[in-house]
Amino acid sequence: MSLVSVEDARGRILANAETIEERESVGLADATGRTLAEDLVARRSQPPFSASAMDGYAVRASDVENTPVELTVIGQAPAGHRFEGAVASGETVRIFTGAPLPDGADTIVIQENTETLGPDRVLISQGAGKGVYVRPEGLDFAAGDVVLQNGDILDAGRLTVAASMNYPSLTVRRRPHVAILATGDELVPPGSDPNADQIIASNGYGVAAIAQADGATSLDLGIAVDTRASIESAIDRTLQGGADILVTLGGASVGDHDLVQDTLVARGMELDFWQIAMRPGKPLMYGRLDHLHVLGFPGNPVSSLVCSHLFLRPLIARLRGHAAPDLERPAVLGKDLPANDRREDYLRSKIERRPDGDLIALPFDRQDSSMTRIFAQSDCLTIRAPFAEPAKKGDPCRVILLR
Ligand SMILES: Nc1nc2c(c(=O)[nH]1)N[C@H]1C(S)=C(S)[C@@H](COP(=O)(O)OP(=O)(O)OC[C@H]3O[C@@H](n4cnc5c(N)ncnc54)[C@H](O)[C@@H]3O)O[C@H]1N2
Ligand code: MOO
Repeated sequence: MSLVSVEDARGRILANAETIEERESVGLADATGRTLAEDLVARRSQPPFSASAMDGYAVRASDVENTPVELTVIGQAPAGHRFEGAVASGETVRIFTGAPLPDGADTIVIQENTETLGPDRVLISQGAGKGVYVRPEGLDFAAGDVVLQNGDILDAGRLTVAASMNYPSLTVRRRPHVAILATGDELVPPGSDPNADQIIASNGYGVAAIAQADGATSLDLGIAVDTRASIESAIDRTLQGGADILVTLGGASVGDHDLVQDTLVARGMELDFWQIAMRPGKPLMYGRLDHLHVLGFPGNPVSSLVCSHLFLRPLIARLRGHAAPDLERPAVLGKDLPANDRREDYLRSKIERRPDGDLIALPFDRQDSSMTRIFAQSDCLTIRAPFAEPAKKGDPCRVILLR
């Protein structure tokens, strides 16, 4: 049986994935990580006036060419309070950082280079060239400048500049919505009192965390038992809930109780592919049900988490209009590895950083796809190509960073 390669699988998932163009308005405090859906034009200049960059005295540079020199202090200008008069020759205004430069003055002498002689007299001990410590109006940006672009992801710097441009809220793209359905008669939610044959459903929490960290929302559809009716009811809820992506967990393999694919196809899903040359994650399924992208992940917890990194994350990025996150890094094997078979292997591994900066990948000895504890201890996945030859400690390799 031929299995789809990891690269082909990703290509097919992304082939028809369109950027979500719907927009919404969010307050700045809730906009972290969102994608700007408009060019952002400065509504004012910053600073909106020529401003002092230091605490000191606003002077005329020509008055302080030869120092020491005494000047008359005619007033003061704290931040937020402009001095209303003008500075004439022989005069100065006591000024503080952020205050508007008074008319007539063109330079700031920092207070460390002055000595107070009386309530209205100051000695300038060291002069300053014209314009020193003056921030000209519009130094940061000028009204009308296009400072941020449609498609920018809102991070600390971009949120700060948006606030300075006087935007209390921003128009952003709607987040992709990911609905997550666990399937299996054996599953009960965390905190339950399971019977002797049951286990705790865990995968969905990790998949949701991965989706949320990449800017999607997640909707927990709960647990469907292994009947068509139960899975159908969850599909109905997904379609009503307006999800963009449905992730199913489990029921993806070849067993008599693996009903997810058949039920989805009976409901109109167009199956794109099923089963890929990958370990863990072989039974991966992908299809479209109207606008919905359906990712059928294997039930083994590690398989579904690895599939989330390799397939869900690029799909979310594409729906957000971004490039897929580039998580692969060059590393060096910290131990010998045997030859690989036809499935591309993603080995749960620790990472050590050598003093020269090289990353050393140390795959765990046991790689069973049910082992959540080892996944939780892993820093990366070490990639082994299909049919890779035996590898030696010290050989170069590629890893996907998990944290
Ligand atoms: N004859 C074959 N059997 C299997 C094959 C195969 O090719 N031929 N593939 C194996 C591989 S590889 C995987 S991976 C699994 C995937 O099977 P399913 O996707 O059908 O998953 P389930 O059987 O439903 O569950 C597998 C395992 O994971 C546990 N599980 C399921 N859901 C959850 C959850 N939400 N939280 C925690 N644990 C979960 C479930 O109890 C099972 O132990 O198939 C192999 N079989
Ligand atoms: O592909 Mo399964 O995910 O090896 O355990």
